[in-house]
Amino acid sequence: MVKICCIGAGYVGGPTMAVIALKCPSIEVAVVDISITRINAWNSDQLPIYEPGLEDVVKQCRGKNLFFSTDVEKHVSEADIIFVSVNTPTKTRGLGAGKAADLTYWESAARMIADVSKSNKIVVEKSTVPVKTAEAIEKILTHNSKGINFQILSNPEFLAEGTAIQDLLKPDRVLIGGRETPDGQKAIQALKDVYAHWVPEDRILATNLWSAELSKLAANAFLAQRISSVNAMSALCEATGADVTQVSHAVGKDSRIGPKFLNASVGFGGSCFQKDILNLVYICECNGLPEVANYWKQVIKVNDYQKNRFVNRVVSSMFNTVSGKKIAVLGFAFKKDTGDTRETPAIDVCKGLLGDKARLSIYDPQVSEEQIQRDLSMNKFDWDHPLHLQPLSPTAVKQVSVVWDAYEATKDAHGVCILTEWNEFKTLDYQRIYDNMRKPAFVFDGRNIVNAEKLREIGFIVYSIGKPLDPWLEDMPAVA
Ligand SMILES: NC(=O)C1=CN([C@@H]2O[C@H](COP(=O)(O)OP(=O)(O)OC[C@H]3O[C@@H](n4cnc5c(N)ncnc54)[C@H](O)[C@@H]3O)[C@@H](O)[C@H]2O)C=CC1
Ligand SMILES: O=C(O)[C@H]1O[C@H](OP(=O)(O)OP(=O)(O)OC[C@H]2O[C@@H](n3ccc(=O)[nH]c3=O)[C@H](O)[C@@H]2O)[C@H](O)[C@@H](O)[C@@H]1O
Repeated sequence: MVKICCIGAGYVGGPTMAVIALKCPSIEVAVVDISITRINAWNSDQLPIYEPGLEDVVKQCRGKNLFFSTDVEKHVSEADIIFVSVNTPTKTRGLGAGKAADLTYWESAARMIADVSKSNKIVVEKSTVPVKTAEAIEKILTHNSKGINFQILSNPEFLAEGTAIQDLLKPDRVLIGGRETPDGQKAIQALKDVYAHWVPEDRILATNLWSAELSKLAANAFLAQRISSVNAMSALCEATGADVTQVSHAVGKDSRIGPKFLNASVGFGGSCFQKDILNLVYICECNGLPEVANYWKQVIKVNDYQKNRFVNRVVSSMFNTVSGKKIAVLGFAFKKDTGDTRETPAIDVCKGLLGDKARLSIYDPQVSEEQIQRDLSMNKFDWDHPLHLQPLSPTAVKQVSVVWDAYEATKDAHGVCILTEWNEFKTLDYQRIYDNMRKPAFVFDGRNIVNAEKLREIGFIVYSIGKPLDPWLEDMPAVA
């Protein structure tokens, strides 16, 4: 029986290995992590991450050919194929701080693999890493190899949170990079054989190591760039009376452009887009390509601009001050169908509103109060001005309450900000919400999910990203 071990039981390691176990009953899969809490949760009825369909897959395989364990060394030493799916966040101090990927966790995993291995292994980079990481890993492993043969493969993951199971079951492609030596090609084939259990052969792409590593960063940069492009257009739409939904639709009908990923929003979030673009920027700078670095940096700058623009719009619409006013925030996760708040635009928007002394009442169906308070009290690393941003003052944090119902959040509020596109926000009883709010009652739709015309008929003043302005807002000062 082939044995797989995955180091890192997070958003990628957990779902990816659960699907491998489901589709490959002949393979034993162990997912290991240093976090006891995470592993306990994976072994319980309350999984550590919320992901539609995940619970069902885990329940089918757990205890049969899928195991979650903190005994990292045992499972690593027994495995034939080791996936490394540890976190690779942006460095916050030292060389490359604010841009480069922090490979501390990766390096410590690699050293541990070298220490405990007694047989030949295929080591698979699942984490997103800078180009040429495989070379560094190879050096760590071979310098400590005691005669063991290690083959390094790059097999980046393209799943998106909220649709992870579907993405894993029907991937657009599986990418495997490896050495162009006979041993490297054999390793690629061994990993291909795993995916071939359910992925059509023409969707499994084999490349060299560096192409696979760079393709992952490139894919995220291209995706984020589409959102910044459409968000930049949304500002122009508001200034000209065009409607960004119509523009996206018309542009996306061109088969060379395509319709997906063109939804204007309050800004993209999530643990990877910003981190991976910063990483790309750093690699470009290190390779003497400042023009290329600046090109990609702009994608993040437009995203920051979009979040600021939203906050400015809220404040300027409400007579240029939100001081002491209650603002309901609907949605805190970085997108719907996940409880993940990493780099969510809600953090920046809430901090902006708190900076103007608003009182916030936040509701998200999947994010706990503890998580929201933690996110809002954390200091954000500003990659342009590392020393400029201070953590929120304790008084500002006290201006935040977290509630478990959209009606409770909006009661007596002066305004509502929709920051995550949860389906339930589309079908709320907005008449009831309006009746219980202060007047004039504002809705700022950061996801374009409500029917603005219907809400206006109720009496709301509605701002939708990139849409012709509410006549009421046209008279308000312009937003930079
Ligand atoms: N979250 C996502 O949707 C996607 C993430 N990625 C990439 O996958 C990688 C992992 O991301 P996530 O799963 O979101 O991270 P995560 O933070 O949810 O999970 C990483 C896990 O690794 C564990 N870990 C760290 N060092 C360890 C060690 N030495 N031994 C054992 N366990 C260790 C941590 O305790 C943690 O549970 C990152 O490189 C990320 O860029 C790629 C595609 C999608
Ligand atoms: O490397 C990663 O971590 C992953 O990053 C993204 O996945 P994810 O961040 O989970 O979610 P997305 O659906 O890409 O959404 C990212 C952000 O963009 C926003 N978005 C997305 C699409 C859109 O049209 N408009 C828009 O504002 C979302 O609301 C969200 O805040 C990529 O889609 C995955 O392919 C990749 O594997």
